[in-house]
Amino acid sequence: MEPRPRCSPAEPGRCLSGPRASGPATSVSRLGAAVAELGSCPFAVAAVLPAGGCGERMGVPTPKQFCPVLERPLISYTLQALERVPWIKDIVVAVTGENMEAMESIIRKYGHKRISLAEAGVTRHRSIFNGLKALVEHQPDSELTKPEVVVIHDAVRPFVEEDVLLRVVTAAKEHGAAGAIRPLVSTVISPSADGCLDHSLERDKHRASEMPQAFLFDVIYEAYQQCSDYDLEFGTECLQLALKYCHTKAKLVEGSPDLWK
Ligand SMILES: Nc1ccn([C@@H]2O[C@H](COP(=O)(O)OP(=O)(O)OP(=O)(O)O)[C@@H](O)[C@H]2O)c(=O)n1
Ligand SMILES: O=P(O)(O)OC[C@@H](O)[C@@H](O)[C@@H](O)CO
Repeated sequence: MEPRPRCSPAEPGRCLSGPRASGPATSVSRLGAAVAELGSCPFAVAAVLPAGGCGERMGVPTPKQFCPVLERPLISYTLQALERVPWIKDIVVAVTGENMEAMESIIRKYGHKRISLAEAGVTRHRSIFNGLKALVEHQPDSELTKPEVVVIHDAVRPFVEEDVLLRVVTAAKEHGAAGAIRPLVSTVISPSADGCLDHSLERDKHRASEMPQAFLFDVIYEAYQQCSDYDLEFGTECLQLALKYCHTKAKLVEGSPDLWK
């Protein structure tokens, strides 16, 4: 096996060896290039931001999405990042009933536009499903319309750039689903019932699934409508729902290092 080229300290940048998803991090399709050039998209795009978490693993009283960063709630940065993208027509944020007023106050205080609110669910999948429903179950005073492509992005991931949104949206238009991925930093292992190592996965053959993801709306809405209660309760991967319930294999696109949550 060819020795892997190593990046020496004198050569900044990342090793380009190893399997890569489609295209380098900066490449977009011709459609993507046209959208970037025009600042408009030939098909309707909306975004759903699940923001109904309680920060259980983080273990702080304030849910992550509302934690202040430089005296401004984290979610406001995420909204700003999406609002910078002119071809995302509507942004639906799923928040719990108890956080609805706080969210409305943030929208007013920071002048966020194109934002609609939906009720979060007890799990992330249920929150996303509620956000999708808001785009098709028109309330009397709602101006929301069903998009052709919908972006799903965690509200707690503020550093999302137009480039990666463009790549997942144009890939989803072509393939039905698309998601950002990143190389694994740690090796993934599978423990046995007795708490010992059962086996480990080959790190180079696996990737971390990140956000944003994008879907043809009909694909992901159908997937959620078919979704089992078990998947709604315990699932963590929207791409898997598209595969399992709509036989749609997501296109994987390289994400940038700052897509963390
Ligand atoms: N019932 C839930 C649970 C999570 N989320 C959202 O899904 C995203 C990713 O979830 P996660 O990082 O797990 O958030 P929390 O569960 O809130 O935090 P923690 O990881 O600390 O448990 C977050 O934007 C979170 O607000 C949601 O909309 N509805
Ligand atoms: O389990 P959590 O709700 O924190 O994370 C949900 C998603 O962000 C996570 O599953 C990604 O890997 C994308 O699918």
